[in-house]
Amino acid sequence: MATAIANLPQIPDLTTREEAHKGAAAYLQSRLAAQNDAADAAFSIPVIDLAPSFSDALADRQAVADQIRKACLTSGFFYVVNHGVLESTRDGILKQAERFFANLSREQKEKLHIKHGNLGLGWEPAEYTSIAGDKEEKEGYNFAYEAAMDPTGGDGLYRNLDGTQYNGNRWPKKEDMPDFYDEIKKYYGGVLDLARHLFRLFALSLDLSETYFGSMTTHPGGIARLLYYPPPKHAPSTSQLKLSEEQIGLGAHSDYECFTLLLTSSTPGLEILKPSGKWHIAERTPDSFIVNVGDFLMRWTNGLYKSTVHRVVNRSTEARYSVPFFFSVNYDTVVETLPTCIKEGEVSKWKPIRAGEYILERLNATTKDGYGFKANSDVHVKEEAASTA
Ligand SMILES: O=C(O)CCC(=O)C(=O)O
Ligand SMILES: [Fe+2]
Repeated sequence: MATAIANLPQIPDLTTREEAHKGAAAYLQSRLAAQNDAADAAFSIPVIDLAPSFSDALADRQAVADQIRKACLTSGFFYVVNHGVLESTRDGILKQAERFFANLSREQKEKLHIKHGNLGLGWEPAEYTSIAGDKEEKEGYNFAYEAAMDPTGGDGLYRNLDGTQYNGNRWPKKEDMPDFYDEIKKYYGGVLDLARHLFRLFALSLDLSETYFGSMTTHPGGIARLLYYPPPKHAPSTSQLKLSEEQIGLGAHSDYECFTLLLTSSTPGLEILKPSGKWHIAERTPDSFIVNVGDFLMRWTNGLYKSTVHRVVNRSTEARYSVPFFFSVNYDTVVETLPTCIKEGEVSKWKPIRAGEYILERLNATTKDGYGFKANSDVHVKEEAASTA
């Protein structure tokens, strides 16, 4: 089957910016246009019990890794249970999300606005960004790795998306949100531990040594978001495919990083694109995280692991909260095809890319003029005209 994925590498010498903007858009369009009804039969989102993955016996860990591989080859999505992140920690972060959006005044939020920095960190009002050009209802608060939140303490070598050492986080004032940072830190530490554990399983699933990704995740990229999806004025029914403007929470997209760990409140909303082009409404599995492969892992595995398109539509009459955590290798790592994912005679479908540079360009693509959160279009347009003249 010829798809735009197969075509991407044939576009010669794409810059990182071109690949993050045009290449990613072409991939999205190719997935949205797919109509492979037959492949829906193999599409499932399994619930994977992680308990045996904490066993001392390699065979137990490998058995879990094999289940992960199967999911990544098909839907690219799976649930994990018995993952080790405490219920109090998960409830805690969802409470902070509710508190952040309900209790902070517009003025307090404005001070944290993502427009004050170039990394997309802080408060993200609905109208400021769009992941695929739709009008979106979501409101967000984004924060990134800092060594103080890393249970290992980090290695002191953190580099942000733009290559600087500055973490860029914009925290509310302590007096405005007492305990907020402590709750975030507790949650962030929990999902970071889980992400590193999962990465060892991903390595086993790809016939690599279990510690293969260890040295690349010593100061990992990990943006997390608190997301709020208000109940729509006119809630769409589950059978309604065409959505009006105020019904899209977050537009159709694939994630950028290695994989995402998603925690949600009890209100459903995540919809996952099946090979037929129909949307699968993800059920909520109690005490689980939803895990999905991102574009990095897809390119790293030369397309073997699927980075599947998804979107959010709040079809209920209740507010929805979610907390995705996007796990990336250290942003200064160059990602290129894994040795076990390229057979003799095969070529890499993607060129090597530096993680942070690519993710920053994907984030920039969500802003109005595509030039970033702090963008001043006139200046950027002139810069581009000068550089292409
Ligand atoms: O809110 C959700 O359930 C999913 C969010 C998501 O897909 C994202 O932020 O990339
Ligand atoms: Fe996503």
